[in-house]
Amino acid sequence: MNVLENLKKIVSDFLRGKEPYEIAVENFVKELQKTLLRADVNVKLVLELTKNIRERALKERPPPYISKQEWFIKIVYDELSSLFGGDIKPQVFPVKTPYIIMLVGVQGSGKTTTAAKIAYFYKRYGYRPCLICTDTYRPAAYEQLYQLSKQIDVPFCGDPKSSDPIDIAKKCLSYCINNNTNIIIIDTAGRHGYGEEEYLLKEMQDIAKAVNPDEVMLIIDASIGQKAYDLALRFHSATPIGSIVITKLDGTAKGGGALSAVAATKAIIKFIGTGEKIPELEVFDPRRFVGRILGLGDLPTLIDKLKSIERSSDLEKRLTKAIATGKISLVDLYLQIQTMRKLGPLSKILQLIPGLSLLPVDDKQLKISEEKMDKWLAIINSMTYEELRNPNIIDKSRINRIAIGSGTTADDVKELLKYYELVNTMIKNMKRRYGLLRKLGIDLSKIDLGKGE
Ligand SMILES: Nc1nc2c(ncn2[C@@H]2O[C@H](COP(=O)(O)OP(=O)(O)OP(=O)(O)O)[C@@H](O)[C@H]2O)c(=O)[nH]1
Repeated sequence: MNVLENLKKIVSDFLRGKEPYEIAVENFVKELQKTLLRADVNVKLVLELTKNIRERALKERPPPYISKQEWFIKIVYDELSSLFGGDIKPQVFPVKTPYIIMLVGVQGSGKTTTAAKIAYFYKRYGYRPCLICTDTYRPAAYEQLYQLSKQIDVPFCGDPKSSDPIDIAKKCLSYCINNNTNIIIIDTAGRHGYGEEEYLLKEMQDIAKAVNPDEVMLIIDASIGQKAYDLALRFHSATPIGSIVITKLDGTAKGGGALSAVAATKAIIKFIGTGEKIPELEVFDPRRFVGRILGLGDLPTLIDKLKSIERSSDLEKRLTKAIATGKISLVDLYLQIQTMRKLGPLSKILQLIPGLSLLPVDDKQLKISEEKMDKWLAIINSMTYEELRNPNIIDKSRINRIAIGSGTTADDVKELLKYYELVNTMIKNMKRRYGLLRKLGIDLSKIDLGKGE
């Protein structure tokens, strides 16, 4: 992570730079390569990433209101996010309770600390965690987890006199369930009496058989860098690993290597450890992580624009579908108003859709003030799902309820509904004109209509 922090400077230098675009891109890519290699990211992954970035940078044209430089940063943001796992978001909250999590990993990876961190994390969300120590090889492990459990005030179970981890696991599991806890976290040994990893993996399998965990979590120390790839695969082939926690990202230059290596195995990184203290555990979200290392949080205008691009591409799909079918929903209208607030008039947004720039749009008729847009967004937010699907049912009493719910007046609600009718008529006309365009050789079926609602 420390090395990756360097990216913030590269981004801000790029955005302030005066060189021609192509040269600036080339310099950026070189610096990015150096930084990633120093963070121990695999060479092949780095080359693939920079190839994609270069290609997209030369091919893609930014949407209106976005400079070429800003669009380039968006490309880097996308590509780096997919290097670290893309849009995969871990399922953090258990689908059932009691939920049994078994932590595995090699010696010193941070398992015991992470067990307490996870217990504390779930406790903060109202769950009742319980900690179990099954490590019979490291004498201090029992005391360490016991002390941590006292610190966070969570029930704890273990047996320092026993040398049978399977027996401890079974007994303690009953103890936790009898104590009405609902997230049971089992810490296992990191080393084995016989010293070899295969014994450790065997013990892990035996405990798993005895307790039937809902999730096996592999704990990996970030400082092993790209070696994390092989480690994750080895553990996975012994027992299917449900998720991974990467610890000590705060203390190593190789964090980028460990994260990208694990992401390359397609395993899910659920948490990252960012310090020795109990609260220093975060849910891992690749996009948020990349946003932070690129310093996007320090560039609020850019992040705002990037968000509106994402929103507008969703809107593009919805509008294309609306024009094809001649119908627009209130949800589409909501997105349209939100996007207009950021990107400007509807005609500009329609220009983004292939073929549609040929259709005339009367912006004057559709112009609404920002104040009105805010009111209308609040009104749509106050509607029920049924009303959004079928606005025809919105009668007088519903209008009054929506007005109260959104802090507006009945007249405001009526005005929005009128506007909605106007847009619907416009979309119907567009459908007709679009039919004409098709006759002129522009084929609507070639346009991706998206999934819609
Ligand atoms: N800086 C930092 N240190 C951490 C983090 N997680 C754990 N540690 C430290 O790493 C060291 C080892 O952690 P343990 O929790 O004892 O490791 P373990 O995997 O249980 O060790 P074994 O029982 O031998 O397998 C301790 O000094 C922890 O404080 C982290 O996210 N950041």
